[in-house]
Amino acid sequence: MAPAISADSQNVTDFVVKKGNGIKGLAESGLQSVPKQYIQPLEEQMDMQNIVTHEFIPVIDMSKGDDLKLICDAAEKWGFFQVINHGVPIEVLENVKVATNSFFGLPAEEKLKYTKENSVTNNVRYGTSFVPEAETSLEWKDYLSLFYTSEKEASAFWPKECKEQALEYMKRSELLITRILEALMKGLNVTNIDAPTSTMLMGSKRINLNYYPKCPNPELTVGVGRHSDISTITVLLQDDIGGLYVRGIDGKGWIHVPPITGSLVINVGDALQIISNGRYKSIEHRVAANGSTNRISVPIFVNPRPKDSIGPLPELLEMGEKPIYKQVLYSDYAKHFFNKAHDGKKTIDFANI
Ligand SMILES: CC(C)(COP(=O)(O)OP(=O)(O)OC[C@H]1O[C@@H](n2cnc3c(N)ncnc32)[C@H](O)[C@@H]1OP(=O)(O)O)[C@@H](O)C(=O)NCCC(=O)NCCSC(=O)/C=C/c1ccc(O)cc1
Ligand SMILES: O=C(O)CCC(=O)C(=O)O
Ligand SMILES: [Fe+2]
Repeated sequence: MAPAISADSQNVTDFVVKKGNGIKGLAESGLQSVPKQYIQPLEEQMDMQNIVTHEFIPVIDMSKGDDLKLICDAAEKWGFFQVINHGVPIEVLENVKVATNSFFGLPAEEKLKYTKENSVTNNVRYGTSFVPEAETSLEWKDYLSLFYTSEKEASAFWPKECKEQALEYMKRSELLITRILEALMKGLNVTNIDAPTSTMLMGSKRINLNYYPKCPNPELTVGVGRHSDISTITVLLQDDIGGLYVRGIDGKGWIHVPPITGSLVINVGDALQIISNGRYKSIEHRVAANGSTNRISVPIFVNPRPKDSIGPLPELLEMGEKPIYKQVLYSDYAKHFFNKAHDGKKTIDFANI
C-alpha cells in the first residue's frame, strides 16, 4: 500500500498524535522505515549484546502452598516474577486480549473521542507514546488508559468495545492481588492490614490496554522506554509475542520475561518500594519493538488513591528502621511521573529524604 502521508515531521506527528491514527495507523500505512522522531538515541536502542541469558525471573505456582516466601524473596531480589495457577480464569484473559484488539481496530475518528483533548472524562484516555509533548524520541506504542472509580462510572464512560472484558479482568484478579499484597506485608512482619494500610496498598486501580504495532526498524526505536511503574504492584497480561525486558539484578544487562500461556507477570512499583522503606524494589523495565508482528499487553496498576499520603509503614519505623523516604501525596508523585519522559529509576528521587 502507498504511504498515506508524507514523511515530513510535522505531518507524521499530526497524523499519529493529533488525528487519532496512532502509531498503529502509521505502521499500517505501508511505511518502509521509522520516521526520525521515533529514532531513539544510540544509548537507548536495544543492544542485543546486553541481554542476560543465564538468569531468569522466578515463576511461582500459586496452588502449591509455598508461595508466601517465594513471593517475598522474588519481590526483594528481582522486583519481578510470574505467577501460574493464579485463579484468574484463562477465558477472562483471552477475552481481554480480544477486546484490546477490538478497541484498537476502531477507525481513528472513533478512538479520537477518547484523546486527552476530547475525552469527556480524565479517567479515560487514548494516546500514543508516553508523553509526546515532553519526549525527544517517541515510543512505538498506542494505549487506552482507564482509571477505575466505580462500576457505574466505568459503565457510563469506558469504550463499549472493551468495558466488560476489562472490568471482568479487574474483578477476577482482586483475590490474587490481595493474596500477593498480604504475603508481601507478612514478609515485613505486618500481619494486621488495617483499613488505611489496605487503601494505601490497593485503594485505586488503573488498567491500560497497550498496542505495539509491527515496526519496520525495531532496533532503532522502543515499544516502551526504561521506567519503573509507580504502582504498589502491577499485574501484567502479555500475549505470546515477547519483548518485555527487565533490568538484571546487578543493574546491568536486560533479562527477557518469556511469555508463558495463562501466566501473569507481577512487578513491584515505586509506591511499594516507598511503603516498604526500600525492602521491595521497583525494577526498571522496557519493551522492544517487534519487526515481524503486532503485540498487546494489559497491565493493571494497583495503587494508593490519589489523595493518600504515602511513606514508609509506621510498623517498620516502630521496629527501629530509619525512614529513607519522606511522606508524599500520591497524586503529586503520579503527576511528577506523568509530566516527564521515561527516565529509568529517577522518579523515586521525588520521595528521597
Ligand atoms: C495524577 C493523575 C494521574 C491525574 O490527575 P488529574 O488531577 O486528573 O490531573 P491531570 O489530568 O491534569 O493529569 C496530570 C498529568 O498527568 C498526565 N496523565 C494523566 N493520566 C495519564 C495517563 N494515563 N498516561 C499518561 N499521562 C497521563 C496528564 O496528561 C497531565 O499532564 P499535563 O497536562 O502535561 O500536566 C491522577 O489520576 C492520579 O493521581 N491517579 C492515581 C495514580 C495513578 O493513576 N497511578 C497509575 C499508576 S500507573 C503506573 O504505575 C505506570 C503507568 C505507565 C504508563 C505508561 C508507561 O509507558 C509506563 C507506565
Ligand atoms: O507491555 C509490556 O509488557 C509492559 C508495559 C509496561 O511496562 C507498562 O505499561 O508499564
Ligand atoms: Fe511498566
